[in-house]
Order: sequence, then structure tokens, then C-alpha cells
Amino acid sequence: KTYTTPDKVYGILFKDVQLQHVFEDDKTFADCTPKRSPASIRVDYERIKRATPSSFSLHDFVLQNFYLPDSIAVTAGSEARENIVAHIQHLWKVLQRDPDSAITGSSLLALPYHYIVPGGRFREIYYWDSYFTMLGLQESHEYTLMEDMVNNFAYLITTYGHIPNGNRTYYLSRSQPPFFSLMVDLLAKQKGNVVYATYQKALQDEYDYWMDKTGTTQHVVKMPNGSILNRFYDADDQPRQEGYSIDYNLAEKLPHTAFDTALYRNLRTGAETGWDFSTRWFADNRNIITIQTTNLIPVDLNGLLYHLELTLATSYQQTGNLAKASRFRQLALQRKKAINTYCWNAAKHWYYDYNITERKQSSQPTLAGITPLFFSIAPPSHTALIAAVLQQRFLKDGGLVTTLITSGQQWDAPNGWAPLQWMAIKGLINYHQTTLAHEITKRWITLNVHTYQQTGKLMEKYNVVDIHQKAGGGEYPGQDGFGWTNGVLLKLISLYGANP
Ligand SMILES: OC[C@H]1O[C@H](O[C@H]2O[C@H](CO)[C@@H](O)[C@H](O)[C@H]2O)[C@H](O)[C@@H](O)[C@@H]1O
Repeated sequence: KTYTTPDKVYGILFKDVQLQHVFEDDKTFADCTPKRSPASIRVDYERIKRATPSSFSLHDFVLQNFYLPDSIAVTAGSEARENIVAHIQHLWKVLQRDPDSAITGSSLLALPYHYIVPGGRFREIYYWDSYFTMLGLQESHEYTLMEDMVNNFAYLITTYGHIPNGNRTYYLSRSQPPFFSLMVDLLAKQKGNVVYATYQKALQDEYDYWMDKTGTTQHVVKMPNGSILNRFYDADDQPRQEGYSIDYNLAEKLPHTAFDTALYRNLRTGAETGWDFSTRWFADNRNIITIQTTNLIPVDLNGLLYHLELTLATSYQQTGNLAKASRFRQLALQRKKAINTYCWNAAKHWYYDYNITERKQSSQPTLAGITPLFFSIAPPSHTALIAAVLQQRFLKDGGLVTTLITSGQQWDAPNGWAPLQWMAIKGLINYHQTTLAHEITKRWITLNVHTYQQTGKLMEKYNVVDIHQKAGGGEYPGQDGFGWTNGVLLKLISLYGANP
């Protein structure tokens, strides 16, 4: 399928709107829908601007020619604040989208089935968010909706060759943490093992995208010992359209001679990791200008691909292709070995990302280091050591902190995020570390419920260090809604109750 991004559709108008800050948030114009043909808007823009240079208002021109996107905000009234579970069940309806019809000039990629969006400025489906949202849909018995979401992702793979960051044309140059195989697992709990055959082609195509079967995605890295691991890599090296002025202005800070479009690619790739942004990706652990995402082998990404390999083995076993099943089991084993070779740090008792340029582990411990427990990659002998680091360094009053550095970026201290709490809690449960799993759950649920009772909102992220402060940082104000927070909370409440 062919597609055109907003910068191509609107040309100089797009650049002018973004760099003149017609809207506070660059994502607003990227999500606008034209009131008439994009070509005629472009022509008129050039003409009117030239004819009336002194009285021309770009702001008015945009309002005359575009419908602005909605922002989804819901504040529960005082009665609803008594029952957070009932409120989340209600929110599924607010966050649900019907199948789309394509609109000329809009950046939305039309999806054929219903789906849930995160909320706030995030008015489209997001790849990795959806897995955590589905954990809650399952608890709410919304099985058809779960299946619809999986079918949308299978459709995106068939149509575009991969699952983009979200269903926007400007998200097509990258993916996001590949949770599709975990979604299939979740669906199998409802529909039985037949789903491994149903989605076999989609799983294989997703794998081929990440393993660069077309020779264009550059996600694959040959490690010094010859083993294969993966990295994130956005295909484009221009400013992100949804953060155009931010990326452009960041690059402007560099002396002309030091600028390289690799900066833009690394920013975009940062968005592909889902951790946009975090000092995890910064060479100096502080400043975004040193971002080097493509140099890193992320431990969590490789855990996800290990899971995808095992899921493909299950799928081929199911359909009687025993040779392929055995091949994928072997690939998974090789990946597990490589993760333990390159990412485990025996002195620090933690899993780290690996820097391929420096040929050594990254210096910064992050909460991604817990994911080998979630994917059952760590040998049991590491468990107590990892749990001790988690408890001593990452456990805060409101749950687990993302990194140990307070940087002003949203995927750093003092913020905690629902997907990471879940992966840590489930990882600990996998390895029978139930006391710590319970303690994290207790702190996280208490913070979510307390914030909800105070504000009527479920937030995208939380300040887990100072539980009386709002989460901040990053390039947009804190959003509420919120898909993955709701999903993880319902799942945790189903395991531990609302007052654990
Ligand atoms: O507009 C800035 C960035 O926003 C998204 O990232 C954040 O929200 C997503 C939806 O909840 C979430 O998946 C991601 O982990 C968050 O950091 C978007 O995914 C980015 O591509 C975008 O540049």
C-alpha cells in the first residue's frame, strides 16, 4: 500500500506550521484533517501568503482549512471515584474506536476492526501499549475486542510488512517493542491453541521484518562471537513529524559542522524503543544531544524476539512442520545464550544493554534489566541477586522507578510506568519471588488508586519517588485515559485485590 506523510502532503505549509508553533504540540497538526483537497489548500497557501504578506495569519489559515483533532480527557465525578474497577470498565467505551474509513489528506491509517487508544493526545492505536491494555480487556471479558485488536495488527503486518509504532502514516518508518506474539498467547487463553496456526503467517512476517529478511531494516547485529542479536532502527533520518520543531530545534543547537542526520535517526529510533526518551539511550547518560540508540543492543527487545521465536516454534509444531518448529527452538536457545553472554553482568548482578560500537555493556542500570525474568531467560541462580538490586535500587514509595537518573526525560527517574511494573512483577512471580512481587504491586496499586481518588484520572505515568507530585518530564504534558495503566491495574487487582 502506498502512503504519504503530512510533510509530503502539505510541503512548506507543514514546515511553517510546525516551526512557527501554530500549536503548542507538534502532534496536533500532524493529526489534523483537511476540510478540502490537500492540493488546493497548498496552492491557496502559497497564493494568499504572497498576495497579502502583511495581513496573512497562518493560525487563521489553518483553522479555516483543517479540522483539529480531539483530545480524549475523562475526569470521574466524586461518586465514580469510589469504584475504580467500574470506572475502568466504563473507560473502555470512551477509549474504543470503531473501524475507520480512509480520509484523503489525513495521517490516520484506517483499521478494519475496533480498537482501544491510550487517551489524551494519543488518539490512535499504539503497538506495545495494546498488549498491556489487553491484559485488562481480558479481565473485563472483552474478548471480541481483544481479537479485533490482534486482527488489526495482523492486518497492519499484511498491508505494510510490519506493525508501525501506531496507525499513522508518520509512524510507518518504525515499529515499537514487538509484543504481537504475546498478544497471540493472550488470545490463545480464550480461543485455544488454534490461534497459533491462525496467526502463523503474521508471526512469520513480523519475524522477517525484525530479522531484516528484505535487507533494508538494519535491525540485525552480528555480535563479536558470531551470534545474532537485534537493535532498534528507524528507516528515516528526518525530524519526527509529531515532534518536528523539537527535533529540528535540537539539531540547530549543534554547530553546522557537527550536524549529521544520524541525530534524527537516533531520536526516531528512541521512539521505536517505546522509551522516548531516556538517558538509557544517551552516550553521556545526561543530554539528549548525545543520543545513540542505534548503537545499543537492548536487553528487552531481545527478550521479545526470543518469545517470538518460541511462539513460531509452537505455531509450526501445531501445523505439523516439525523441521521449522525445531529450527525456531534452536534460534531461541541461541538468542538466550547470547543475551546471557552479552547482557548479564556478574559483578553488578543485573542485565544491561550492550554497546556495539564500544564493544562493552552500557554503564547504566535500567529497569529493562528485569525483563530476562519476564521472558524466563535468566538462569534461576541469578534470581535472588537480581531481586536484591531491584529492591535496593529501583523500589520506591510508589513502585519501581524506570532508571536511577533524574534527567527531565519521561522514561527516567522519578517516573514509573505501568508496562514496566507488570513485566517486573510477572518476572518475579515466574521465579517465585512472591514477597517482592506483592510489595511492588501494593505500592503501585495504592499510588494509582490514591491519584484516582484525588483527581478522578488514570495517568499515563506516575511519579513513584515523590508520590504526592505529578509525573513530569518529556516533551508533552502528562496524559490521562489511560490504556496501559487501566489494563495493568485491572490485571493486578484480579491477582491481588484492590487493597493488596
Ligand atoms: O509524540 C511523542 C512520542 O509519543 C509517543 O510515545 C509515548 O506514548 C506512546 C503511547 O502511549 C507510548 O507507546 C510510548 O512509550 C511513549 O513514550 C510515540 O510512541 C512516539 O513515537 C512519539 O514520538
